[in-house]
Formats: sequence, C-alpha cells, structure tokens
Amino acid sequence: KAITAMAKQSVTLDVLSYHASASIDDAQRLRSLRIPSSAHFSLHELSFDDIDLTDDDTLRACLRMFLDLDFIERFHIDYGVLCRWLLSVKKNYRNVTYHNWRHAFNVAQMMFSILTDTQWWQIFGELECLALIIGCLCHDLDHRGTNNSFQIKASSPLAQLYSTSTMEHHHFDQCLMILNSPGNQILANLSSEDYEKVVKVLEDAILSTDLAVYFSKRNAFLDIVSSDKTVTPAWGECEERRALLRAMLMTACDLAAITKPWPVERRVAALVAGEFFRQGDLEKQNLNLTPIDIMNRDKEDQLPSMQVKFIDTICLPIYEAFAVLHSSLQPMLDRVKSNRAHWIELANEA
Ligand SMILES: CCCOc1ccc(S(=O)(=O)N2CCN(C)CC2)cc1-c1nc(CC)cc(=O)[nH]1
Repeated sequence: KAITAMAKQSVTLDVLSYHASASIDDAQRLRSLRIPSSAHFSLHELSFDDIDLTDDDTLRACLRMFLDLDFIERFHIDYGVLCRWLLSVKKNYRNVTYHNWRHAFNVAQMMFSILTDTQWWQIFGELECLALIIGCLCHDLDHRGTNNSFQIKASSPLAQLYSTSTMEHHHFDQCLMILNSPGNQILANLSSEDYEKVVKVLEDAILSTDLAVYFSKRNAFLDIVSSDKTVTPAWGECEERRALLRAMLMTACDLAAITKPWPVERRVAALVAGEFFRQGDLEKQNLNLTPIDIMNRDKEDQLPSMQVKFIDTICLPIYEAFAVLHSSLQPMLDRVKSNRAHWIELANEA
C-alpha cells in the first residue's frame, strides 16, 4: 500500500514538474543572450524601478545577479540549467495584479542591493546568500492574488494542506518542486550537506514573508538592534542572530515598494489595491461575506489613510532598525517618511 502511495506521489511530482517546467527552446534562447552589467540594469540602486525592463531584461538581470554574486562558479551551476530554472520560476507566477513575477524580481533585486551595499553578504556567506536570492525569486510562487485568510474562509485545497502560513507553505512547496524538476536542478552539484543547508534557509526565508511571522520575530530583532546598533562580524558567528536578520531582510525586501520614490510607490500601491479589491469582490460574490475595509472597493477613499497605518504599524519599525544597522540603508527610511507625507496629503484631500 505504501509503495503504491509512493508511486502515486512520484507520478504526481513528475506530472507537476512536466507542466511547471519551461521549454528547452526558451531556455536555449535565454542562454544565447548577452548579459549586460549590473550598472546597465541599475541593480545596485535601492531606488530601482523595473518599469522600463522587458521580461527578457528581468531574466538577464537575474543572470547578472547570479554572475556577480559568483554563484555559478562557487556552486558549479550549469548555466543552461540556470536559464531553464529562471524561466520555470517566472512561468509559475500567475498573471495576477500584484503578486506576479515582477514583484518577485523586485524583491530579489532589493536583496541583491542590500547584501552588496552593506557588505552583509560576508556575514551570511555564499550558501545563505544563494538561499536568500532563490528565496526572494520563489517567495510568492503560484500566488492566486488572495491572502491566507481567504484560503481559510474559502476552505481552499491549500488551506486543507496548511492551516498556518497557508500561502507561504505552498510557495515553498512550489519552489522545491521546481528545484527538483528535471533540467531545472540548479543545486544538483552541491554536496548533500550544502543542499540540506540551502533548503533549510530557503524554507525559513519563504515562511518569514508571512507578516504574522514577521510580527512574532520583530521585537527580538528590535531589542538586539537597540543594544548592538551595528551588524558586527560577531553576528556571523551567531546562527540565531543570522536567522533573525535573514527573516527581517526578507520582510524588508518584500515590502520595499514603500521605500521607493513616490511615482513607484504610488503605482505599486494601485496594484496592491487592485488585487485586494478583487479578493473583496470574490468574498462578496462567491463567499457571501463582507470583506474587510482594505479589500472593500466601496471603501476605496480610505486607501491613503490605510497606507499611513501600514507605514506606521508595519514599515517604519523595520526600516528604522535597518537604518540604525547600516547608514547605506538610510535613504530607504527617508523615502518611507516622504511617501508617508504624500499619503497624508491624499488622505486630507479625500
Ligand atoms: C494599497 C492598498 C491598501 O494596502 C494596505 C492596506 C492596509 C494595510 S495594514 O497595514 O492595515 N494591514 C496589513 C496586514 N493585514 C493582515 C491587514 C491590513 C496594508 C496595506 C498594504 N499592504 C502591502 C503588503 C502587501 C503593501 C501596501 O502597499 N499596502
């Protein structure tokens, strides 16, 4: 009986992998493209905006990040496999308003620029940096544009699989499925010890993008920051501190649109609102429920004041802490504050 179950499970994985994987032709084409420099793509800018990049550009920018972080040499990643893996990851983001490939790409670029600008890549080492970049690119895989509470309310198949951090468990599951799909196995040449480490950091990184997890860990992080004030090399020695900093980094990168110049934040907030309002529509029509204000299209005029609350309760604490930890991150905090002023202005107009 157990053997039949295992056989069924492996068939399922193979069928999933088959449909999830990008085509060999697309991978060969991407592999043939020239890869411009990180300066060409402005990948080291904390104010980075992807709006002018084509989809091809985003894939070449990812290859540039892997090249500049020396992952391909260090982990003997087959370049053609990396191209196919990137295309498969992109393919497994849905065409939803906000939680799509562009969001994942922007989160990965923010992680790349923070790790390099602060030199914190030295604290984490190459293995943990590899897991963080893969984690950013994969952290919202197969997102349906609805949040965890919607899964529970709709008693979706995902909610029956995972009762807490429902979507984040699914994103991690999808990430592993692609990493283990034939032709996509970028971690194939890691030792089994290194592979286990990457997968563990990957799981923690993706699960920490659940805001509930961020809230549960934030105070411990703020306490350390208020006493230490800088990320000393000693952090590199302490596994617990490194894990905490990685978790906070994932949230800081995930919410980083709030730290971008106003035109970017304004545009992204409209995408977030669009996705929230569609979920509200689904709750009204399919579940016969009254959606919470942030997802209720009828309360659209409250959006600016909701953003101010979002900034005060969720964003300011973490970007203040990061500005304390490294002066190169101060511009992020400054832009959160100026975006707050813009939202206050719009709230007073309404
Ligand atoms: C722009 C449309 C309104 O957007 C919001 C409204 C309210 C709140 S909230 O802090 O009150 N809070 C968050 C935790 N939820 C469980 C309950 C509600 C956050 C956002 C918001 N979230 C994101 C992250 C996806 C990005 C963004 O720009 N804005």
